[in-house]
Amino acid sequence: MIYTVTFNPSLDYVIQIENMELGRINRTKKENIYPGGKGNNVSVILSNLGLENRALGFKAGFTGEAMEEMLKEYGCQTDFISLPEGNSRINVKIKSNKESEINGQGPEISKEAVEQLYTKLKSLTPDDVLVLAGSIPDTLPKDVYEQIMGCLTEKEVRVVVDATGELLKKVLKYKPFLIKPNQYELGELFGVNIQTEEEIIEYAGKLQNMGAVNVLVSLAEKGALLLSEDGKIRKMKPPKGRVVNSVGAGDSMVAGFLAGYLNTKDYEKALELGTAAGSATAFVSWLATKEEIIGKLVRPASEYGL
Ligand SMILES: Nc1ncnc2c1ncn2[C@@H]1O[C@H](COP(=O)(O)OP(=O)(O)OP(=O)(O)O)[C@@H](O)[C@H]1O
Ligand SMILES: O=P(O)(O)OC[C@@]1(O)O[C@H](CO)[C@@H](O)[C@@H]1O
Repeated sequence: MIYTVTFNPSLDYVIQIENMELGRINRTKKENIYPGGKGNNVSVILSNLGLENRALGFKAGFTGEAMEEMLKEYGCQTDFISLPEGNSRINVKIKSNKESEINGQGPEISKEAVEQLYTKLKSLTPDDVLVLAGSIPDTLPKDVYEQIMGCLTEKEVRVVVDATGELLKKVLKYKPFLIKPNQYELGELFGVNIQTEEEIIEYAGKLQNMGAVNVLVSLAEKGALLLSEDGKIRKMKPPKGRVVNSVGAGDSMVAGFLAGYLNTKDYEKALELGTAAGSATAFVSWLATKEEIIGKLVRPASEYGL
């Protein structure tokens, strides 16, 4: 089973505004509400691709209930811990002349609630995969992903971490199966501004030396670069298309890569499916469907176990 954990999930309120102007009443042309948060998005894409998964994390209030119900409608299994106060956040995604986002703070998560999550994770086995994705609320310590991985070392669960800064750096010693920084996040980890392919390879290599088994660097319209455990460096250009929405492209890439790897055990195909899923999402209004992802693949879908 694949488990995703989203500490601070959301409802994503996606609105289209013709010419957004600050300091004015702006009226939308279109609006939609989706279940959001990085782990949840990974779950939705995994479900779209036919992989069984369970979304874990914390929910609060009516927004939390709606978020969980929507995830179920997408075919995800869910097992969120209910928080006694507050509401899961509503993140606003504005599509106008530019894309802008307003992400909420989210409810407070107590130590007891985090303990409840640990208890759930203790039942994982080496056959399971755990995806830790997204930011954590300010009220939690920056080592919470590290603590989770520390508890799981004996279990030999494969763990995917899609996070930034200290949250990511601190887990490397536990040898995460996959990490997926984007170009900016990779530079941020080392306090440098990465420009060239040589620099991407150099710094992704440092992350491998620090413990990451596979490092997938997403490069938006330039595709992605993978340093895999077999010592190979692979590059993948994205398919051509018009970008409609970049929210969730990175999460789709993580899910596509995981699906490709679990279905084929082939890193080349994992990278291809990851890139196809990322781009397919970027080219449509929200997370891509299986058909939309298949439409971006370089080989027949059956070669990826789809
Ligand atoms: N403009 C684009 N054109 C084509 N493909 C894209 C574009 N933007 C994103 N993608 C696809 O999605 C993948 C992930 O995108 P990106 O590098 O922007 O991840 P990210 O920064 O984690 O994204 P986000 O945080 O917005 O979800 C890319 O590797 C690529 O395959
Ligand atoms: O505030 P975080 O946890 O960094 O990001 C949350 C978020 O922006 O990430 C997803 C897209 O990747 C959205 O569904 C969600 O609203």
